[in-house]
Amino acid sequence: MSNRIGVLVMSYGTPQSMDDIEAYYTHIRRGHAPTPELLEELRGRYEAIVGGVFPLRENTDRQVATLQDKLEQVAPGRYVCYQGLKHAHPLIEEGVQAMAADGIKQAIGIVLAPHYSVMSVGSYLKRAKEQASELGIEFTGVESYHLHPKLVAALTERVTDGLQKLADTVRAEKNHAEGVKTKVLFSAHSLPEKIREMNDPYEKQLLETSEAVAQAAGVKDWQFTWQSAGRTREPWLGPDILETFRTLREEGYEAALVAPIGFVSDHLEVLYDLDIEAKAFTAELGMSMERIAMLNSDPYYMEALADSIAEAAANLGNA
Ligand SMILES: CC1=C(CCC(=O)O)c2cc3nc(cc4[nH]c(cc5[nH]c(cc1n2)c(C)c5CCC(=O)O)c(CCC(=O)O)c4C)C(CCC(=O)O)=C3C
Ligand SMILES: [Fe+2]
Repeated sequence: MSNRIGVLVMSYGTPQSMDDIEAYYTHIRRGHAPTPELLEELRGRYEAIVGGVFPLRENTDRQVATLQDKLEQVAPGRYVCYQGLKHAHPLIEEGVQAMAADGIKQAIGIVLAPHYSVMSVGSYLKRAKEQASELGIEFTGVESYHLHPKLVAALTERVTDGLQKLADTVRAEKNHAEGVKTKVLFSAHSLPEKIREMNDPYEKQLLETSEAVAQAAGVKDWQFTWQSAGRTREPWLGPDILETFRTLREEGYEAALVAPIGFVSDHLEVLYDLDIEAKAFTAELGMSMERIAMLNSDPYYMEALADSIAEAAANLGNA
């Protein structure tokens, strides 16, 4: 029996190794193995970004450890963090089982993704809640923290730094920086269009974060766009970022700063889809492009998580 509160820190999960990619992809596809073409395509993208440990694994491990330290500072001995991944080990259910084995009776779930969608955060929380209830653990979840002032501050700092970096790149690539039409593009993972019929808050929350960060950074010329749509036949939310770059070029834009606010870590969608794929695409269009640094274990981000956890703790009964 433990009177500490368990904190289940949830993230998407990434393969353990190159040989594990097929099992990982099969899990994402709810048990349906990918075709050889799809598998090769995904393997190629990982090969381009992985130099040993898969970056998302390293980043998630460090985020969980840093959050534990932060919680220890603000409330010594009160919280103990566990990791739970959507598509890799330790799975969400395994994280909850680890809590039960340690005698944890009350738990809070939080996802390393600031915006709520029933298809993303909603499904993480549902799995955690079900396992907790089976094991007799009282559970409450943090649904979103997309307007937390410290999250907004951390992103604002990165947009400001990113614009500086972009200006340097523009100067190097075009020999001038004056009068170069520049757009700030906020982006997030696309989802199937059907979320619109579900009244899902995902789009609205993403726009709210974009608006808050643009305002705090003093950015007037910005827009939101989707990225990394799935390879399925159903329609996904658009426009896709590559299409957006093409439109911007037609409108006379020569430079763009990408701010992937729907993600918090360096991983495939950032290191491949933006840094390799989008970068090559913009180069071909003759546009300069940079992206903001990801939050990873940023101290402000860790504080935003710790605050959200402390707030959620108020929903738990007195143990
Ligand atoms: C909303 C959302 C987030 C952000 C919120 C959150 O973080 O939860 C996110 C993050 C991530 N998605 C990731 C990886 C993948 N997602 C895929 C496929 C899919 N993603 C979806 C949604 C999301 N995904 C959906 C609806 C699918 C279709 C299949 C399904 O209905 O589930 C596929 C299959 C191939 C492909 O389509 O590319 C892969 C490999 C990685 C890990 C990267 C790494 O390992 O470095 C991360 C952080
Ligand atoms: Fe995904």
